[in-house]
Amino acid sequence: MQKKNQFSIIGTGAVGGYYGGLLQRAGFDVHFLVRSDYKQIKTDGLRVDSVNGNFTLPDVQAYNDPSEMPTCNVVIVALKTTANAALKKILPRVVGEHSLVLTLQNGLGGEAEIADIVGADRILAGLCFLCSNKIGPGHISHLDYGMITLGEYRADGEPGGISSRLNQLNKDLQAANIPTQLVEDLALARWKKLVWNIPFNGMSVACDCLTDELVRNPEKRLICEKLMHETAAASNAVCRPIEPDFLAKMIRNTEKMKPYAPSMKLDFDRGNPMEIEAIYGHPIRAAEAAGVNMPETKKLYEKLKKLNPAV
Ligand SMILES: NC(=O)C1=CN([C@@H]2O[C@H](COP(=O)(O)OP(=O)(O)OC[C@H]3O[C@@H](n4cnc5c(N)ncnc54)[C@H](OP(=O)(O)O)[C@@H]3O)[C@@H](O)[C@H]2O)C=CC1
Ligand SMILES: CC(C)(CO)C(=O)C(=O)O
Repeated sequence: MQKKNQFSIIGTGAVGGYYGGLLQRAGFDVHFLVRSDYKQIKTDGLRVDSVNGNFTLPDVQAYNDPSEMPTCNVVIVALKTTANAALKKILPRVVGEHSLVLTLQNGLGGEAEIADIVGADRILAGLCFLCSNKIGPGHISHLDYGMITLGEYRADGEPGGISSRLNQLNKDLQAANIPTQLVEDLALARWKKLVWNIPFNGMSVACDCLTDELVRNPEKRLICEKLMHETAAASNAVCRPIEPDFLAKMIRNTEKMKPYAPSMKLDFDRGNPMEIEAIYGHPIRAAEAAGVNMPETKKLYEKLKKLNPAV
């Protein structure tokens, strides 16, 4: 029988705490790297309030020093991209010869940063369609959704296909009740997610509103649609085309969503740094390198940089 994968969670926040918690609940051996709430989690464990049912894990294997963590088969990166400078110290201590690294971060550029530290051939990515927040020390609130779209990373941006290691990881996540889907073309999946994140994350901050207002108000909706079209054109140039009806589908889905504060709006409202480079800077630069300008996106990028709290 195949040995069960062992997981380390780098960043026990909304995403790492939620998915890591589900993996531990399902019986996997999970090791959590924790920062500000280390003492609390060491003593009281993790609490997850979830639309799918609340649970607590009174005993979790928590660490505040990565060099004390075991090298696990799967290392899950769940820091905000704004904290990625820390990965240079963390990853060499937790990634072993045979470890895979699964990054669950938003936006573009994260895999390349990780590849510079641990090599490209061990990297998988998961795009999370999840609404989760860390609301207190060791306390996660999962509000909605949860699907992870999983793919193989390739440094040349070509489709990585569905490998056996991706299938194995998929089985483990599903065994933990995590909904997943596999994609052959991770780069295209990232651009498709940006078709939503580029308009709605930044516009919710710039206009200080939730998603419902962005699709209801004709002027704001028009800007969102322009941003979506620019993102699709960039995908076409940098990567591969996005099917034509996808943009309209994203608008329709957003119309049906409960009024929602995207992660960037939550960060802004809390005075935390926003993931502006991952969601705007990298895509704009990738598009420019492929000969495509994103003028509306650039305008929003410049506005967001001014609004970003000094760190
Ligand atoms: N939340 C969501 O629903 C979704 C999030 N995402 C993406 O997932 C990624 C993670 O976001 P999210 O979980 O929301 O962010 P959170 O801020 O909730 O979690 C990040 C965690 O990383 C910890 N951390 C930061 N630096 C270090 C460090 N040097 N050592 C150890 N721990 C550290 C933070 O610790 P501390 O608690 O001390 O600050 C925090 O708990 C982002 O890229 C985000 O865009 C994508 C889709 C949905
Ligand atoms: C898709 C969504 C809205 C939640 O997963 C997101 O990516 C975000 O809030 O940044």
